Amino acid sequence: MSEDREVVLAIQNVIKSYAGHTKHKIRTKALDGVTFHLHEGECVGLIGESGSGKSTLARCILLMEKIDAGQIRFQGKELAGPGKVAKYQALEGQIQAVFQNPAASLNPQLRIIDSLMEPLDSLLNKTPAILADCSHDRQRCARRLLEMVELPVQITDRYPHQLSGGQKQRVAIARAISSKPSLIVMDEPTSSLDMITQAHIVDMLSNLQKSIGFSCLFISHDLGTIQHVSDTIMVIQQGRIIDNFARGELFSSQRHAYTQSLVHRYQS
Ligand SMILES: Nc1ncnc2c1ncn2[C@@H]1O[C@H](COP(=O)(O)OP(=O)(O)OP(=O)(O)O)[C@@H](O)[C@H]1O
Repeated sequence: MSEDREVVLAIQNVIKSYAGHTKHKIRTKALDGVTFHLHEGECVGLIGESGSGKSTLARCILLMEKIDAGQIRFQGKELAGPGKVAKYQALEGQIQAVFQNPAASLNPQLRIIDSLMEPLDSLLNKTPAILADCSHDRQRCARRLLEMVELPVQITDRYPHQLSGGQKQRVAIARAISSKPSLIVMDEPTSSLDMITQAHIVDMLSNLQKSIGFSCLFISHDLGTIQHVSDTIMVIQQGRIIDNFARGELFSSQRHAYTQSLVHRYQS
């Protein structure tokens, strides 16, 4: 089905290595020829063991790291190639991110309204359609965004330390959706939260993804979460995508042996 939709993100044979710290200076190949397409409105889940390259891939897409070889294209335009990287600001909020630690992604000195409105403040007059009817009223935009992530509107004047971990992550999600991005990269967005908060936030993310229609790369260790939010699931091992399938096929006996070992560990 996704094959009929427009390709939003095209990752072609991406290689990324890091300098080694051992005496032999052997480089770590964090990404070793990663290739995949992410389509409009699609959520692709990425699973793999610790150190398999998940966050490196996220950082390369978010232009926080340069790639050594290959190409990253976004909406048909080259974002990154060897020694070449676009300016994140030039994307005008079209690629956003939600990270594992919400405390680290909110500036402790800023009131919630100011953190929340950062992307929109930098977009100046380009108010996205989801906020079109409150474009000239900053307070109203902030309240609308807070409602979308099911937070009480009274928190606009609070500081991050006055919020729970789950509330902070909801603010980070509200900020990410504020510019109506085409793509959100979510790197373990619920891992730092307790089980009940995780379940609420995963449900909310899944609903927002469908209602707003952004594409999503969702990274998680938790196979249950991945199965809940993703249309397609990719498995990464030592920097290579070794399995790629529709979400209903995660527990199939046809899966790659490595995927089956991850499933087995998850179930035991
Ligand atoms: N800045 C860096 N310098 C050197 N090596 C790095 C750096 N960042 C990542 N690596 C290495 O690259 C490999 C992939 O790391 P990465 O953080 O992408 O894995 P991951 O799958 O996200 O792991 P986790 O699930 O634990 O977050 C690892 O071997 C890691 O040690």
